[in-house]
Amino acid sequence: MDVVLNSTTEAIQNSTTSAVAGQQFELNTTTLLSIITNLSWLQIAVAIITIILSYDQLMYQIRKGSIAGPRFKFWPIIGPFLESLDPKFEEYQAKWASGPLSCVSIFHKFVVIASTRDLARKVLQSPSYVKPCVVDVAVKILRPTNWVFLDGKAHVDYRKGLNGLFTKQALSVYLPAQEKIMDKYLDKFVEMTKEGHTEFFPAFREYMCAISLKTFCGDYISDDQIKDIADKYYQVTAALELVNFPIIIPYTKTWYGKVTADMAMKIFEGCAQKAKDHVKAGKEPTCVMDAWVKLMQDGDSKTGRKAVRLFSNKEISEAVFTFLFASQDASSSLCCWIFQICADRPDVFQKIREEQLALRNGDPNVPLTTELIDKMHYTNMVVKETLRYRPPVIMVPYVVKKSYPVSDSYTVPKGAMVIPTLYPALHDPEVYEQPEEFIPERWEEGSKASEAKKNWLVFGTGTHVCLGQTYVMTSFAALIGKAAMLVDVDHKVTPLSEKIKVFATIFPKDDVILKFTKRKDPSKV
Ligand code: HEM
Repeated sequence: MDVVLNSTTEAIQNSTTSAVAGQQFELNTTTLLSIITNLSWLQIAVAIITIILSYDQLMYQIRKGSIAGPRFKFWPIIGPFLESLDPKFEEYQAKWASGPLSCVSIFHKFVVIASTRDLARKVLQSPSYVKPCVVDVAVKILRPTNWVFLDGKAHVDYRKGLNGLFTKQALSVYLPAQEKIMDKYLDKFVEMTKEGHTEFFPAFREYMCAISLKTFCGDYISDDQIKDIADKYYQVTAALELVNFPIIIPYTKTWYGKVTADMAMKIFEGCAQKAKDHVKAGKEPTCVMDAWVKLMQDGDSKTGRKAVRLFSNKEISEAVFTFLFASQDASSSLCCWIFQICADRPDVFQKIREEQLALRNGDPNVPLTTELIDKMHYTNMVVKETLRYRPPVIMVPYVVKKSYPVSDSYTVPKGAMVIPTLYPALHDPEVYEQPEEFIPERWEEGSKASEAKKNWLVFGTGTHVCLGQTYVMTSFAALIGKAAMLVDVDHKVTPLSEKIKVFATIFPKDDVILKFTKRKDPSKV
């Protein structure tokens, strides 16, 4: 490197002796060329690497400005890439604690993390500056024509056409089919653990996939197709992790993800046609696809929204795949935590059971309705507290469309990623006393927690707020309520049970080791 610097200095000194500007330029160029041609390949390589490294460090310093973050990029260029391949919850927590705004730079990507409630809300509610960040490969897997990539007015307009699919009224249509799946899987969980405890992470993921697909596609999807998608869906999650190779190379993670997504969308296309035939025949909707086709055809009498064109089977299949994609990981996370929490707290499970039987006058076979679920006061508080205590989505990555003055003293540069974090707001001791304790009663009406609407960021906020939030609350109150009446759940606690694993969303690190036993008399509390 010294050789390079010395020859460059020499060249500069030589060039200043020339009197005429034009001649000087010519001389400089000639000298520079002669220096370069006299350099060895090694010297050129060292010079290029030095320039790239200096540029990377300099850009990091400029973008970082005054916010928290490492003084220098310790690992040049790649930054903390290796750590991000195996993200640790404790490292995220340390980052959030380091300042309201903090940063990292991975390869040349600059990432700003907004950790306070107000900054997180501000980012989520600034659609003119930011839009949801999708990894490059997501466009290939979910397809470029997919509605999730719409922005601004186009997104808002499309969303309006979907909102009607997940209202309470719509959910009441899907409940009978959902209840069958709940019964089937509770039996399956008992059967699976006849011989003893087992890890439930895969079983809960399968259950969530099955219930979502039955809700979205009704009887148009077969059990074998559900099983096929459920078995392979984790490949889509792995392919769409934030840090992944952007080019799809055969037999890599992203390739397997795309193969699974294509297979699922092909199945959904067939289901969409069956839904169209069903609605055309004048029959009542039974699943999301039916309800959507009917909305496209007839419009929404409740909101006054007019009929739009009938979307193609391919368009419907792509959108339904995004429902699965948005719901699968977060719902599986909630499922793991709620069963672990209830098994560890028999008093909580017992109270749910008492409420469920009281509401059904002691008859556990009374079918689910949305009115019944609305009355499940304590059970609903348990679902809400589980979501606060272990929020499945801890951060939502957004990308900055134009320079974004996120605070008085800091502007996020265009092209950077900005990540609002949801977890700190949900563990804020100002609002939730003893935030690390699981206390369903904190959600009683009029309480500090129930009034602090701004802290409730479990489902995000703003134009991209979760489409399925009512669906989540309703279907989980229904599930844990039925489970309390029909089964006993025993949790094998390990040192890792309360440790958090990050795999897109969060899970107990030991994968939840449970045993389900059928209750002898479900009508008894
Ligand atoms: C426990 C379960 C769930 C959690 C915690 C959750 C959370 C979230 C969060 C945090 C966002 C981002 C919001 C934002 O950017 O402000 C989101 C978006 C979304 N969620 Fe959920 N979600 C869950 C389940 C579901 C389900 C079951 C569905 C579908 C039926 C769904 C559909 C969506 C969709 C479509 C979006 C994107 C909306 C848009 O871009 O307009 N989610 N969800």
